[in-house]
Amino acid sequence: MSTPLLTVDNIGRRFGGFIALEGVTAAFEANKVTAVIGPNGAGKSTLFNVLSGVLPPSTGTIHFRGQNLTGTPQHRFAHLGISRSYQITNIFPELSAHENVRVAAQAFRSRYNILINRAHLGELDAKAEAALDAVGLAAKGARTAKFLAHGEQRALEIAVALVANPALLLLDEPTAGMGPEETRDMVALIEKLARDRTILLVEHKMKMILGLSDRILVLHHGRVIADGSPQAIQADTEVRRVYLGQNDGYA
Ligand SMILES: Nc1ncnc2c1ncn2[C@@H]1O[C@H](COP(=O)(O)OP(=O)(O)OP(=O)(O)O)[C@@H](O)[C@H]1O
Repeated sequence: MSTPLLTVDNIGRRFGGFIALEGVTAAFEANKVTAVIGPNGAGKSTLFNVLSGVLPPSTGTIHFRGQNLTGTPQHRFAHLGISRSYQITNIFPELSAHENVRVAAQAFRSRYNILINRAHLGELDAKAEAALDAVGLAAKGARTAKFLAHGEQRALEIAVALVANPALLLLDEPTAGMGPEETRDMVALIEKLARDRTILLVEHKMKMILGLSDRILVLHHGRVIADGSPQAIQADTEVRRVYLGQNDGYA
């Protein structure tokens, strides 16, 4: 196995006396798609929050490209190469698609560049256009975000995450609320993005996960109960008992 892009070692997270994550240890190789699955409340979003710097872990360490991220403030994560999308669409509805991505590009840049000159503005536009193009929205840049279809809004959210050119992209339920056609488009987009970046996604649609993922990590009550190939996870009796048997999308 090559050097992992990301390693998490004994990650735990408490909320008061409640243990949401415990003893999570895993290494993630570059340019692979890993799905994180598990029943409601298993700790999937908490893991994503920890991996994206939204929440500090209560225990354990995270290394990204060999660097220990312990104590790193959230805004540094994007600069280090880790970006995420959220479960709930997280865009400015009154701005155009282009403006949404441009604002993100500006925010990414301006923390370290207070003075933005005309050349930089052109660069921001170019970055926004490239990100829209990467998610198939090049022709929809002028459209007000709230008038985009649901699937297009989710793709726009990914474009926002892409302006930082992340090596690691965390996608929290990217197909939530989508029908079969939009789901197919999103799968095609994730496959395309995965060619040159590492993707972790939380998803509930099992057929999609089994087709898309190189690896599946299963959480239950905050612990990893299985971690392996889609075939191994499908055959795992414990996973079937706690999750797959009750998941409609699996049938
Ligand atoms: N900020 C918080 N304060 C207290 N408890 C929390 C907090 N965030 C999450 N929890 C609890 O931690 C547990 C794990 O929640 P989490 O959202 O990570 O689960 P999940 O696997 O993403 O669930 P779902 O599939 O429903 O989104 C849940 O019991 C939840 O109530």
